[in-house]
Amino acid sequence: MSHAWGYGSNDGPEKWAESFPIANGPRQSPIDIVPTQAQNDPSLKQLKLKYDPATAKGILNNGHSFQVDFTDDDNSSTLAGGPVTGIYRLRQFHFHWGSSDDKGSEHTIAGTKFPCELHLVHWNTKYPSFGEAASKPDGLAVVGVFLKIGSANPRLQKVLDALDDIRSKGRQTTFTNFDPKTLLPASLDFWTYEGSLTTPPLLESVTWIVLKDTISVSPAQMAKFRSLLFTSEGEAPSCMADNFRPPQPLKGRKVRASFK
Ligand SMILES: CCOC(=O)CCc1ccc(S(N)(=O)=O)cc1
Ligand SMILES: [Zn+2]
Repeated sequence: MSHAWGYGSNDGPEKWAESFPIANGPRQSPIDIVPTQAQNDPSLKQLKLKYDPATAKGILNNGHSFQVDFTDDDNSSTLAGGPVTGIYRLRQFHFHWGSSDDKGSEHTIAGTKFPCELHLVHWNTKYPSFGEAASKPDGLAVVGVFLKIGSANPRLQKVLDALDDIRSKGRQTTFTNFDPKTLLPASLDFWTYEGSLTTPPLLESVTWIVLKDTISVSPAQMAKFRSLLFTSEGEAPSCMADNFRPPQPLKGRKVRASFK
């Protein structure tokens, strides 16, 4: 049975627990990160990100966001170090954003919301597939990057230019020769905590790695995100925006910092 979900008043985050009771679980995401309450952990290793541009495959409007998919049948694009043990393969990246610049991120920093948040999704190669890994407590690692309003970010432009071809739900097109490392800030300082997927099925399988530093995005570039549609061709159009889940209860979890 398909559990249709979205971000509206009838199918949004406040309703998800009806079909996905784990929505009220002990390690749900996102959270509000309070820097003064995060503890520096000197045992955290440096984040090691190795991405091969040739693994970029396509870009898809999935009706909730858009994602850039990567071939993940070998260790060409991986995450290691940081808070994780072993090697995690890059699967996809996507974004969450607001209908106005005062909201849009999923994680918040001491209550501060950003207009957009990038998620780079990786799965633990100790498991045979993404689907298998997604059901394990150490199965996924997602790097979160906040976008802050400022000058136009030229590194976003190739992604944003592709959106014209995937305006409606279900549209996809090829997207090749792209290095997601170009989307990252100079510093890889991070906060980390044990959490979940922020959309259904809300599986509690994610080690979150949220970068402290932001990347820039211009108001015009934000308008491009908002040019997408939640809806398929032929349906009454609904602008894709406010596709973020609000922060969830910490329930005793510790947030660690890789920096002082
Ligand atoms: C097992 C099937 O599960 C999926 O397809 C999950 C896809 C999915 C990947 C990442 C995220 S996020 N926003 O937490 O980075 C949410 C959902
Ligand atoms: Zn996400």
